Amino acid sequence: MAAIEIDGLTKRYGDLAAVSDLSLAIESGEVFGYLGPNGAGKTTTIRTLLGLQSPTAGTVSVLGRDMAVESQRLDALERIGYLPSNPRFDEQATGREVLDLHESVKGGERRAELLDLFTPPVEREVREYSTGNVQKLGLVQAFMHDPDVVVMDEPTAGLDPLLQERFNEFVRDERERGTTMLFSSHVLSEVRRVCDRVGVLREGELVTVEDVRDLLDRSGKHVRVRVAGDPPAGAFDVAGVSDVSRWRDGDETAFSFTFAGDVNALVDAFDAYDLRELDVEEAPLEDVFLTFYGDTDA
Ligand SMILES: Nc1ncnc2c1ncn2[C@@H]1O[C@H](COP(=O)(O)OP(=O)(O)OP(=O)(O)O)[C@@H](O)[C@H]1O
Repeated sequence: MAAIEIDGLTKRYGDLAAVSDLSLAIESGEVFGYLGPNGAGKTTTIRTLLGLQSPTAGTVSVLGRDMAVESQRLDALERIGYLPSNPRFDEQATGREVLDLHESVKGGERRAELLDLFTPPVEREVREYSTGNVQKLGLVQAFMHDPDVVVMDEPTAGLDPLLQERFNEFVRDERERGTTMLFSSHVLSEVRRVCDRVGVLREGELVTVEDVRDLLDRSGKHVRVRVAGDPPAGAFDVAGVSDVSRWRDGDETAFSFTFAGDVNALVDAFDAYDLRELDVEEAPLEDVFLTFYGDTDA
């Protein structure tokens, strides 16, 4: 059984269809990245799927509970963690009081462990918190009752790079525990590190759902190689090479290209030259997603 099942979900605001006829199943234990540029409909999907606003059409079930039926929804929510975008807490309360309240409603068996990890300043009042500290408190409350499903809306917004990396590691560990996670992002490079699959949303429509691995395989590698002498422009012209640039660098020649072919063929081509430097890295997901986003700013 899928942990989250969305079927024909549409949410309209007046004339605007923020989400149109969206169907998606997220398997138990899966980490799913929900990608789209600003205004694509990510938050609308998330809020509607949690029953925080009612759909115009379609159904959502989480952990087998129909989220349109209040008793089933409440039952499901006990086992769901939620980190909204720009989480808001009682400004007058301390972080500790916020978490105490959450614990009294949903439980808090993992509170201490999560506080060690994300370290929000719990003795201070929330109104003194920086954006990053609010986000840290939000992460603790989202996971502290040990939910089976966690839905996060732009969870790394406001976190510094060190904390983003800590969050990534945490998500990988959570995945090992079998927690199902859906999180939205418009930072494409972050999803590759932690997600199994990604869904790409554009103007309220799901353009594609893909395995991250397939996406990366299809996008190929960026190769930079520097060799002695002056080989011709077609020196590494094997199947799968594209976007070749070549420039002279003293008595050496540098090439850069994208490669999505058989790596053995490329190694054979290298064999004919005296390599001085070789650099191979994943092509940025941004390149891949341009196909879906066209010329938007995503
Ligand atoms: N309450 C509302 N009333 C009217 N329009 C809304 C409302 N909430 C969202 N919208 C519109 O619906 C569309 C989708 O918005 P949504 O917030 O879901 O996008 P998003 O992908 O989460 O964007 P972002 O990355 O900027 O958070 C946008 O055009 C937005 O202006």
